Amino acid sequence: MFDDRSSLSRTPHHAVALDCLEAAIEAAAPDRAAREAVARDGETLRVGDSEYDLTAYREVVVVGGGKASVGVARVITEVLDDRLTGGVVVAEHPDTLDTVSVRVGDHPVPSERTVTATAAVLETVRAADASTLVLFVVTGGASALLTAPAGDLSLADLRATTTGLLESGAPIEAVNAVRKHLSAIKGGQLARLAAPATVVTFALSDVVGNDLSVVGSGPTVPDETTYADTLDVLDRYDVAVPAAVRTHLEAGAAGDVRETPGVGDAAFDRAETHLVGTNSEALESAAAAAADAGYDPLLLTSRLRGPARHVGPTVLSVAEEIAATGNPVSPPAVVVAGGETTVTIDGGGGRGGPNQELALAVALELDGPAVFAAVDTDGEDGSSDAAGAMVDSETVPDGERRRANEALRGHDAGGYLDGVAATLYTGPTGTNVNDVVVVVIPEP
Ligand SMILES: O=C(O)[C@H](O)CO
Repeated sequence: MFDDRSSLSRTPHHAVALDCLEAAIEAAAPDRAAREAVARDGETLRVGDSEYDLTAYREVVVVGGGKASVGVARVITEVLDDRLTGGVVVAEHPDTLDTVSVRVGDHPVPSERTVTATAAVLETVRAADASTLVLFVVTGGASALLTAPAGDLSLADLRATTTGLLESGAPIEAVNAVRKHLSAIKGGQLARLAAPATVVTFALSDVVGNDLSVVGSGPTVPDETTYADTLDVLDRYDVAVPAAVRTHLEAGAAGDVRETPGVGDAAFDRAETHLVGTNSEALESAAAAAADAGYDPLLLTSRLRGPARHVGPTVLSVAEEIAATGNPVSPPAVVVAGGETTVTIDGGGGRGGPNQELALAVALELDGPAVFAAVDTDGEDGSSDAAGAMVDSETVPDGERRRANEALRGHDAGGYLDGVAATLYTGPTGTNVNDVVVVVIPEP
């Protein structure tokens, strides 16, 4: 899985770290997750605990978007091959599916082709009526890959706002509150457009805590955020936006633009959402891989969040406690954690992403035989093409501390870590359930 640009596994402990990460990413494969959630028995479609009578529908379409949308959609097309009448999903890379067209968009900042691809999704949804079953796939990255500017807003307005939000360090809930209110598809609006069709959503979550209204900005899920909230977000995180964006949000807050549909709105009368894959499942597989290798696993949390450079040393402190006291697990042990940390670009800005920043912050403090690795399960950490990094006590030798510190401060963790062969590369993995961190703690 890790290609030859990745740091080589130097000791059995490095090899265990890589095995755990690999197990996590494999468990999160969208087709694997979807296969567990979807089944067909004649004219009955089963998704999780729900059943849908296919004879009730004349048309069955698949629409959606996100980095892992094709993997989920593929399973649906296989299960419903004789019943599907069409559909469109928007992904980051070209691919093909039977009956459903795969359009390519851009992430994390939307582009012209993203808007064109999303228009095809909207066209399919607008054509739906009460006799249509709309199977909607949403996975991480959908907020960028499904882009339809609201009202008179332009793509340039959305691009500038997206960049400002992503660099502000605001949590994804706040980022998506704003994106929902600048969009004609997010925040439940796709369900509103599809009504009275039945809408069944398949969500693969890359959001800490799996709030379905946040995953891909919840196009088919009730939205409890408001225009007024979005103005608070811009103020709190000091995000500068184009004048047209502020005007639109202020008009919404004044009640002059229709609010996104919330809980109880008729848009959701015939909409159901199923969570088909999560970060926790990936972490459980990583922990199982550690146990198979003879290490005592500690699945710490699937809710890591906060600034990457602070979170890394906090996870390390748990590993230090284990090494020193055997509490709460005895070495050899592996700490497994997941979630999504943030980087606030406050000047500087080189190569890297949260996982590389987290790993470099750890490397600066790591003293002892532990091995620490962190990756984004989609294979693309932040805006870099590395998945993450694996570090140990030799990653930052004494003579290099100043250079490593400067790289961390200047958001060039990738630059430093690449130079010492500590970055990990997988290429795009086709899935996206957030970040996974492992710390291997050898026997004393
Ligand atoms: O697309 C998005 O909004 C993020 O990946 C969270 O799902």
